[in-house]
Order: sequence, then C-alpha cells, then structure tokens
Amino acid sequence: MAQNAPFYIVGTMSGTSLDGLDLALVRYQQQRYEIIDFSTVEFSESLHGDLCKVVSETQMAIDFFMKLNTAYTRFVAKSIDEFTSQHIDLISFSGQTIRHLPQHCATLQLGCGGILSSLTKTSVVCDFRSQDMGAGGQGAPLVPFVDSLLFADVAPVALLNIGGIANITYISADQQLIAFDTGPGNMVINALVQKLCNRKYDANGELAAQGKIDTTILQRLLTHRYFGLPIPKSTGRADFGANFVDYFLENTSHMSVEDRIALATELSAASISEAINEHCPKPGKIIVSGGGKHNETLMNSLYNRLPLWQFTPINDYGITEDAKEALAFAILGHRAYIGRNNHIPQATGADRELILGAIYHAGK
Ligand SMILES: Nc1ncnc2c1ncn2[C@@H]1O[C@H](COP(=O)(O)OP(=O)(O)OP(=O)(O)O)[C@@H](O)[C@H]1O
Ligand SMILES: CC(=O)N[C@H]1[C@@H]2OC[C@@H](O2)[C@@H](O)[C@@H]1O[C@H](C)C(=O)O
Repeated sequence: MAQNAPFYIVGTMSGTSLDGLDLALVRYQQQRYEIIDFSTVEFSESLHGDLCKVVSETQMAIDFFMKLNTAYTRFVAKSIDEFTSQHIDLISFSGQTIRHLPQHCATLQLGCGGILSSLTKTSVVCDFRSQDMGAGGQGAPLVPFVDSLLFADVAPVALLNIGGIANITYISADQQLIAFDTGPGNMVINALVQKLCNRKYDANGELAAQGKIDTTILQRLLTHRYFGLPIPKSTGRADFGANFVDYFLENTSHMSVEDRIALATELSAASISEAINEHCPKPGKIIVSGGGKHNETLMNSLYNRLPLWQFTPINDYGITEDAKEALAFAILGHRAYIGRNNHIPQATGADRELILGAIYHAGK
C-alpha cells in the first residue's frame, strides 16, 4: 500500500450502560486520525434483555453464554455492514464487558474477534484488556493512552468520560499522567430510573432537577469502599450494580422518586469532583465526553463543585462527545495492527509497557 494512502478503521464501543453499540469510521492518513462517520446502533430488545441478564446474574448456563457470545458478535458484524459502504481495512473491537474483577486478575468481554473477522472478511483487533491484567494491571482504563496522544499539548488537562462508569485522565503541565475510574457515572441513575420510572435514563437530568439532595445519606454513600482505594483503580457492576442499587433503595425508601434520582446524580458528581480534587493537583482545562455530558443536572453540579477548572467542549478538538471512546478504540487497534505501543502502564498499574490487542488477519 502507498505510504500516504488512507487507511480506514471502524472502532466499536459498547459500554457499561448497555444502551447500544457505538461505531466510528476513522481515517488514518499522514499520521492523523479523523472521524469520518459515527453512529449508535441500539441493541434489539431480545439482545438487550440477554445482555442485562448476563451482566446481573452470578451463575449462568454455559450454553446460554456461548450462544449470546455469537449472537452479540453477529449483531456487531451486521451493524458494521449497515453502517458504511466504505471499504474497511481494520475493525477494532472493544467487546462488551460483562464482568470485571481486577482483584482476581479477571475481566470478561463478550464477542469473538475470530468470528467477527470471518463474518466481515476484515482484519480484527480485539481482547485489549487481558494482557494488561496478566502484567499486574487493572485491564482498564485503556483510553488514557489515546488521551495522551491527542491532548498532551493542552496540559494541564483532565479528560473526563461519563459513561455507565466515569473515568478520568489527568495530564500535568510536565506531562505526568494519572488515570482511573472515579466510580458511577450513569450506572446508578439509570438503574433507578429504569426501576422506578420505567424509562431508560433521566433525559437531560430533568427528574433529578426536581429533587432535593439528602446530604446525610450522600455522605454515607460516599463512604463506599471503592472511593477510598488508592489509584490506579477500575470498577464496574461488581461495585455499583444491583447490590449497590438495592442498598441505595433500602436507605432511601422514605424518599420521593425525584429525591432519589437527585441523590444518585449528586453521588456521581460528588465522587467525580472529590476524585479530581484529591488526585489532579493543578486545575486546567477539563474536557467532558460520554452520555453523562447530556445530563444537565449532573453537569451543573460539576460546574459548581469544580470552579477552578475550565470546562472546554471536546467538539473544539474535532471530536463529538459521544464518539470519543469508539474513536479511541479505533486508534488503539490501529496501533496494535502496525506494531506500535498503545499502552500506558501507569494508567492501569501494569508492570511494563505492552502492545495490547489480539489480531485476526482477514486472509485472502
Ligand atoms: N440526553 C441525555 N440525558 C441524560 N443522560 C443521557 C442522555 N443521553 C445519554 N445519557 C446517558 O448516557 C448513557 C450512555 O453513555 P455512554 O454511551 O457514554 O456510556 P457507555 O459507553 O455505555 O459507558 P462506559 O463508558 O462506562 O463503558 C445513557 O445510558 C444515559 O444514562
Ligand atoms: C473493564 C471495562 O470494560 N471498563 C470500562 C468501563 O467503562 C468506563 C470505565 O469502566 C473504563 O475503565 C473502561 O472503559 C474505557 C473505555 C477504557 O478502558 O478506557
């Protein structure tokens, strides 16, 4: 291939919110990555139901799991096929995390890169997390590598992604990087809204805006073990899934729906801002991405709690806020494919720098 010929990558991301599959078509040319197209494909009702089941049950039949693994992979293949008519050189497949137990050196993503490669007749990079874990890392977060590639010039800067789980990358003026998951982003809010209002999420934070925050219970919730752990650290449903939501509901049974959702929203804002105040020494720009950016009540609380930080739209850097993680995986996968480093060990606690991702070549 001519050295300056464009190389097209599809990055996939389906995160802890289980709201669908994000796809970014990314062009790599002259050492630059550019998003050409982006789409979110909602899971079908039956796939969504099965995914919810698999992430919430502790025991499950192996046949159910295996069939779901293939069904999810077929869904990804079909979604990519319908997403673009552009010839694709590489798919970078993040998989769907269904369990994350870093203390046991265990993280499990649904999705089979080999099947995806055969179905799409395209090379696939997948399984980004396991090698990092084997080297003593948390297996997450991995996007900080991309943050450092794209945003080191504007340091001091914090990149905050508010998905189901919220995570932060901080790059200091002297280019030191720290990164970790701060705790719940939308995960607890979504669970409450789904349980109490039969809606998917609190659109624009409107329910939370009508509630009052019980600061005593908020302080109690902030004593959760995870918030006190040292960094680097990562989390997921094991910490903030069904068990935590049950605990939350028990402690707030006297409260109105709006007050409960306001409290869950404030828990996210408080845990994010306390983590930033504790670990990010010098305020600078803060660039927010992920679906939580659309929750105005959550964002207003962050603006109030972080007055010294300069909130800057990620769109100023040519990236739409919903597309960032899919773009990031496109970049991680492409780097693996061309044999270049795509890993920052201090973000995960790994003991060495690696090139993360397993590669399935498409064949002729
Ligand atoms: N208009 C909106 N108002 C409020 N919240 C919204 C809105 N749009 C999206 N969200 C929230 O954002 C969530 C999706 O965010 P996102 O796609 O970034 O998460 P994810 O990638 O699944 O999670 P993670 O980054 O933890 O893997 C939705 O489930 C919802 O809670
Ligand atoms: C194990 C896992 O899938 N972790 C996700 C999750 O979603 C957000 C947060 O928790 C982050 O640690 C990670 O995803 C991002 C994309 C990452 O690896 O950087």
